[in-house]
Amino acid sequence: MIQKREAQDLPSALNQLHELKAQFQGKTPAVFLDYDGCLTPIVQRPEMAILSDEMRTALHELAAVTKVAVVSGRDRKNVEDLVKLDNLYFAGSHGFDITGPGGMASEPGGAKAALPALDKADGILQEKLQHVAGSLVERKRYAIAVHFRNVAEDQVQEVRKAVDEVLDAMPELKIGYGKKIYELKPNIDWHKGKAVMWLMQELGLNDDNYIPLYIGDDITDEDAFAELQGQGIGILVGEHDDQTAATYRLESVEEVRVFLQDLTDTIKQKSNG
Ligand SMILES: O=P(O)(O)OC[C@H]1O[C@H](O[C@H]2O[C@H](CO)[C@@H](O)[C@H](O)[C@H]2O)[C@H](O)[C@@H](O)[C@@H]1O
Repeated sequence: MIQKREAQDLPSALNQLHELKAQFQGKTPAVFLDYDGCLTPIVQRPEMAILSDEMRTALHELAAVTKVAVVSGRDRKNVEDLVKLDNLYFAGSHGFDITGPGGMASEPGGAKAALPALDKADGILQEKLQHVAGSLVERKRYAIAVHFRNVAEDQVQEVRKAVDEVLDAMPELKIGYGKKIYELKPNIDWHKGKAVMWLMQELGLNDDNYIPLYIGDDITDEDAFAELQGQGIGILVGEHDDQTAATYRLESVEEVRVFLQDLTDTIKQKSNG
């Protein structure tokens, strides 16, 4: 059974570094990272979430010593363009669309059949919401995020109504939640947690040498935290509206960067004997 706790009750990954690393049991962590709210702070609009040079350097150095994947709700190509590193793996649209070094490319969740429904839903939502000031319909290959961060509070219900109307007419799609967004996703049992386990298998990491470690900040990251309970480490950044299946926490994007740098040093020391 999945154990859940309040975010505030989790120990800090930085304050409890020694205890956290003891859980590696001599294995190397394979590192899976969310993008928004984890590698970049949450900002008013998606295109404003720019990766800092310092975080890019931390990711590049970590990927030189272990496997690193960004597992995002964003469109895969979009998050690749934001990160701009070719030694990482990228899982976009919540894990439906995966690429990696050496031309690796796969769509393991089997979402292709949902593309016509996503195209249709995108068109309907663009039209229905064009008069709702501040709303934004963000199309990803295998998901649509309907943003209401910049919508007046008394109009958010209108956004939700439009989303529900589309979903009622399209059984191929289901709703997902995030920070000030409603998401329309393929109605398939696939999520970030399954994408992480798929990558572990595909990259040959399911052995005594590697342990999965996942860092994320949002509701969709809970699928990964739940999947890793008992077989890996989940770290929540900040908090969201619900309890969490993560076992440690970090307070901010800056703490994520410091933690990643420490991981790189730890892995380097281990390989130097
Ligand atoms: O899984 P992630 O990489 O964390 O992606 C989740 C969603 O992130 C983006 O939206 C969120 O970040 C925006 C920029 O900070 C913010 O304005 C928005 O309110 C947040 O929900 C992205 O735009 C979505 O497509 C992702 O699903």
